[in-house]
Amino acid sequence: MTQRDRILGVILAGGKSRRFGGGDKGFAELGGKSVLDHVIARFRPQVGRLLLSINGDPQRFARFDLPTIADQENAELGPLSGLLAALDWQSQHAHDCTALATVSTDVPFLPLDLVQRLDAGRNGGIAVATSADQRHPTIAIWPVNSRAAIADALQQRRLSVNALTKQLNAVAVPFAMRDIDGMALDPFLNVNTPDDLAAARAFAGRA
Ligand SMILES: Nc1nc2c(ncn2[C@@H]2O[C@H](COP(=O)(O)OP(=O)(O)OP(=O)(O)O)[C@@H](O)[C@H]2O)c(=O)[nH]1
Repeated sequence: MTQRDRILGVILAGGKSRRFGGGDKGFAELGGKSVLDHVIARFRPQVGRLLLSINGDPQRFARFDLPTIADQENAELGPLSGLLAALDWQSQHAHDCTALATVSTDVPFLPLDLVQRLDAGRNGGIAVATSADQRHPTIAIWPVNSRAAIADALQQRRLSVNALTKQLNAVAVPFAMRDIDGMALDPFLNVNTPDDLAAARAFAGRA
């Protein structure tokens, strides 16, 4: 079993896309496919198994042909809720996995060495990706023994992923901007708004 096989990948896709203003940002069209298709294509080769973490009707995600895991409490508790459901799935179905790598649904240019670098940097604990001095707490790797801390945080309604990663002394792993035909691309450009989608389209097919 390789180190890659020991990592369960989780795409957090159960958000409400409020800033996107209707519809699901993961389904937005970018260069002929959806933003989520791009995320899957770049993330899938980096992990042993891949899950979609959702909070709603699984049929909407059927075309991606990936196992879907619903949040346990359907109470819009945010990404930690998806992470906890994925850890519980791991404990029942993927004992060989020692860590979960998470990405958000909206990062179509995520680095192809993301998981390998987060895993190498984490010193047995949690590692969080950063770019341009910004933390991206939903883009991270979590050892499976983080479950108790995540469950506690949720139970106490401490829902900030960023705060939890800081409390648990996560290592920040920096990723460089990329030069694409003279334009600087943040590898974690995330499609939160229609303007972000327009910015992403300038790189589609080139990054
Ligand atoms: N499983 C799960 N994922 C979530 C939940 N809330 C957010 N996410 C995902 O976590 C990632 C980061 O979420 P945000 O971009 O901050 O939130 P969002 O709800 O998607 O978007 P906004 O409504 O515009 O804030 C995204 O990929 C979301 O799909 C949730 O309650 N459950």
